[in-house]
Amino acid sequence: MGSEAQFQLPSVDFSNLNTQNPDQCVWDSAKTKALEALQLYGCFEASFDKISPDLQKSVFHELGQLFDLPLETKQRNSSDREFHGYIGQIPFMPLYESMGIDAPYVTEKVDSFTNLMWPEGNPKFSKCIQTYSKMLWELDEMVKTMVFEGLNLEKYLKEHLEATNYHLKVMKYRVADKSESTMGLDSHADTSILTILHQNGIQGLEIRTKDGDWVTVNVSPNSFVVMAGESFNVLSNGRLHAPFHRVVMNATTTRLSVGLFSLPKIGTIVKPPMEMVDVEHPLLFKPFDYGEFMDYFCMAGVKKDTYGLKTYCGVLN
Ligand SMILES: O=C(O)CCC(=O)C(=O)O
Ligand SMILES: [Fe+2]
Repeated sequence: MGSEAQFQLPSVDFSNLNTQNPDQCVWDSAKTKALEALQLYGCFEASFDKISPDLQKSVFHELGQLFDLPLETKQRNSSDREFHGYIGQIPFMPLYESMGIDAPYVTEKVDSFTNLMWPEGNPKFSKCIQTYSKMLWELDEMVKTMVFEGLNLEKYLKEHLEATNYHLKVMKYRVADKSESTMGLDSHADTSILTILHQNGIQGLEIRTKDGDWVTVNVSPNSFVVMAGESFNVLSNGRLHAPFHRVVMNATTTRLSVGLFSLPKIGTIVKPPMEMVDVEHPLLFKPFDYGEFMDYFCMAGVKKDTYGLKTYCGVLN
């Protein structure tokens, strides 16, 4: 299937919402839209004016500077967790580079990343990334609150949020040479609970619909893409869809993007609440630990276009 099809993701406005005392009517309508989109497409577009266009501009300006650092410097971003440190110079994915920061709303965490990159310090970078991440985190919690309410799982929300870790991944896709493939990042589904993606205005994200068609996601300026990962698919016992997606670089300028990934804390067992299981929705997954799953994922690898978690803990395997 081609990726030319005109396609527009549903869009949800979070601008005047908060979890404390929302306008109930506006909240409920956003909730319905968000949940429906996550069930149907596994993602939607979010507008959230708390992250102002100026802040977005600063974020991508700072990220441009970061990726312009020498390779040896960027490689100082190491991690004992797979996929959380510097990734790049991969022969089958030559356009792609990424770096990661755990708990990116914590000053010390961002400061220590910043000091690795700029030993002389770079308070502007640190402040900008931390402020931005805090707001993305707020958006993540609003979406999860809506999903838990919508699925009548409110009583599990607090416990769920406390059992979540956050990781910020910053990415760069360079323009492909004439002789190179334009595939920036190959097809995959995220293993996260939720991923919030943001780009510097350069398109490239494609998702595979449930019908199997690849469609380009034309993200509106100043908007975010909120996407369910496989862990949310497990938690909801299959109700939320975790879409396969990829990045194709037809653009003629560098694409920068950011993803805030929420991940189950290692050592907590993830399983759907009993309310998610009934005659019409038989249990689809065995309980799993994210750390053990990641060990398996890294050892065994996952075949293209298959779901890692489904393979690992799907009941029907
Ligand atoms: O760059 C993007 O927009 C997508 C990145 C992505 O899918 C990922 O890091 O898992
Ligand atoms: Fe992804």
